[in-house]
Amino acid sequence: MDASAIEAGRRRWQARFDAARKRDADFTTLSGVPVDPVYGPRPGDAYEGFERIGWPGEYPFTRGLYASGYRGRTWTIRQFAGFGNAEQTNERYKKILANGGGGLSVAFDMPTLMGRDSDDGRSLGEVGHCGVAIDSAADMEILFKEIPLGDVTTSMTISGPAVPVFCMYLVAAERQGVDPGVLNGTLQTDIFKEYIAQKEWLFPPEPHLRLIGDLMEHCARAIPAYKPLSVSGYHIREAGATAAQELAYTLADGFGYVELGMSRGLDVDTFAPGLSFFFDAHVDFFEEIAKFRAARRIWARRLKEVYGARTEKAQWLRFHTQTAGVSLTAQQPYNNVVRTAVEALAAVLGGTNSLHTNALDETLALPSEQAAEIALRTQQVLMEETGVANVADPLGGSWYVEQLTDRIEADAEEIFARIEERGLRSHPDGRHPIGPMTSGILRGIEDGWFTGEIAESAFRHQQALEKGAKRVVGVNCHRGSVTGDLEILRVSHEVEREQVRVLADRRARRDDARVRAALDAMLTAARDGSNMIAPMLAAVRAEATLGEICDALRNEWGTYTEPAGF
Ligand SMILES: CC(C)(COP(=O)(O)OP(=O)(O)OC[C@H]1O[C@@H](n2cnc3c(N)ncnc32)[C@H](O)[C@@H]1OP(=O)(O)O)[C@@H](O)C(=O)NCCC(=O)NCCSC(=O)CCC(=O)O
Repeated sequence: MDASAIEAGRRRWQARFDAARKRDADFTTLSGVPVDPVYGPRPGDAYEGFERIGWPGEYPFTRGLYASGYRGRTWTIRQFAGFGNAEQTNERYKKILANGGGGLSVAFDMPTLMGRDSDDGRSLGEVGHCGVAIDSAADMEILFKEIPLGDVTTSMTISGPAVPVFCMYLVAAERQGVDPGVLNGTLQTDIFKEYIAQKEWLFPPEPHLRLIGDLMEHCARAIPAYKPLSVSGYHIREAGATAAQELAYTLADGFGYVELGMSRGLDVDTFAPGLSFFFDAHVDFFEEIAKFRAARRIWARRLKEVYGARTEKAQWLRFHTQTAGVSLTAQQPYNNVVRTAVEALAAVLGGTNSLHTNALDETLALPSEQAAEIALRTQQVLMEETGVANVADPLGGSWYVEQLTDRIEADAEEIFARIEERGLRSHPDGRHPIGPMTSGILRGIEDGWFTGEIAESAFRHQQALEKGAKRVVGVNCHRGSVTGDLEILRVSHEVEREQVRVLADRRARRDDARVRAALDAMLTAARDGSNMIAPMLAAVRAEATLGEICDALRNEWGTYTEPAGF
C-alpha cells in the first residue's frame, strides 16, 4: 500500500477515535511518557500488504474491532464458575461481582450438560461436581437471586441442552420482573464442536441444527442483544488440535451457523452479530496472538465476500478467551499462575473481548476460593498495572507477528478448502440442504475426519513431549521442588442428596397435567416444523424438568452414536 493510502486510513482512524468514548484513565507509561492510542507506519512510508493489517476499528479488523481499543472499554473479566447447588453458586457469583468481575459465566454439572435430572440413575455421583446442578426454572431463579439479570451479562456454557436451559434463564428473568427482550449475554449452543471434540451431544446433528435454527430465529426477533451461539474452538484445541486447526474448524463451524441462519431466511446483518466465538489461549505466546488477529480478518472477509454481510457489526468477530486448561500441570502447581498470566497476556494482545483465567489448582479439582481469586487478580494485574490496555494492537507491524498471522491464515484457508471439498463430495449436485460448508462439516463428523485429524495432532504433540523436543517445566524438565499444600475444593455428596430431595418436592407440588400438556405441545411443534421456543418456554414455566424435556426430544429424534475410528 502506498504512503498516501496509509495516511488516508490514519485520518479515518483518527476521526473514529476522536468520536469514540474513552475511559477516564492515565495513558502514559510507568515513567510518565505519553503513548499514542495506536501506532502505524511512519508518515511517508509505504508498506506492502498494509491492507491486510489496516487500522483498529476498520475492515478487515486485524487490529481490533474498535478504533479506541481498550481505551474505550477494557475486556470483560468473565470467570467461569459453578459448583454444588444453585444457592452455593449464587454466593460465588456475588463474590465475583463484588471483587470486580465484569460478567458472569455459568459452569453446569455433568448431568445438566447431558440433559439429565439430578435424580436420574446416570447422574449418581456427579451432581454438583464439575459445575452447578440445574433441574428446572426454580433452580435458575435461585442461581441469579439478587443478581439483576437486566444489568449483568451472563454466559452459559451448555450446548446439548442449551435451548431448554436458555428457556429456564428467560423464565428466571420473567420472575425477576425483567423484560426478556432486554437481556444481553451468551449461550454456548455450539453443537458442531460437541461432535468434533467435546462429545456432549444429545441428538443426531440434523434435528439438533433445526432446534438451533429455532433459537437463532427467536433471538433475532425477540432478544436482539443476546448472543445465542458461542462458536467454540476451546474444546477442539484442548482435545489436541493445533492452533491452525482450532482456528479453521471453529471458523468453519461459524460459517455453518451462518448458512443455517440464511437457510432459515434470516437476514445475515441481523443474526450474524449474535454469533460470537470462544478460543483457547495456549502457551505459545506469539502463535496465539497471530491466531486471534487472523481470526478477525478471515471472519470479516468471508462474511463480507461470501455471505454478503454489509454492516460492520455483522463482520465483527467478537471472542471470549480461556487460558489453556491443558497447559496446567499437577506437578509444581504454583507455576500454573505464571502460565496463565502469559496466556492471558497473549489473549489481551490479540484483542480478546472477554477473558477467563484458569485457577492454579484446576488440574486437581474445581478452583478453591483462594485459587479463583488469584486467577481473577491475574487479569486485574494485567489490566491495571502493565499498560497493555493503553495501545491498540501494540504488536501490529512486528515482522514476526505479521508473518505468523499470514501463515496461520493461509493454513486455515487450506483447511476450509478441504472441508468444502468434503461437502462437495457429499452433494455433488451442489444442492446442499443448509449450505456447502455445513455439508462438509456434517460429512467430516459422520466419517470421523475431524476426530482423526485432531487425534493425529495430539499424538504428534505427545511424541514431542516424550522425546523432550517440547518441554514442560516440572513434567519433562526441571522436575521436583516447587511444592506446597493446596487447599482442594471438595463438593459434598450431601449436595446430591439435597438436590434430589428438593426435586422430588417440586415434582409433588407442580401441576403434572399442565406439564404433560406442555411437553405434548412441544412435540407437536417438533413434528410440524413450527418454532419450538414458545412451547418449550411454556413447559419450563410449568416447572417441567430438564430431563423430562430432553427425554421427550430423545424419544422423538433418537440419540447419536459416533463412528468408531482406529
Ligand atoms: C461477545 C462476547 C465474547 C463478549 O461480550 P461482552 O459483553 O463481555 O463484551 P463486548 O460485547 O465486547 O463489550 C460489551 C459492550 O461494550 C462495547 N464495547 C466494547 N469495547 C468498546 C470500545 N472500545 N468502544 C466502544 N464500545 C465498546 C461492545 O460493543 C458491547 O456493546 P454492544 O453489546 O452494544 O455491542 C460474548 O459472547 C461473551 O461474553 N462470551 C463469553 C463466553 C464464555 O464465557 N464462555 C465460557 C466458556 S467456558 C467453557 O466452555 C468451559 C471450558 C472448560 O473449562 O472445559
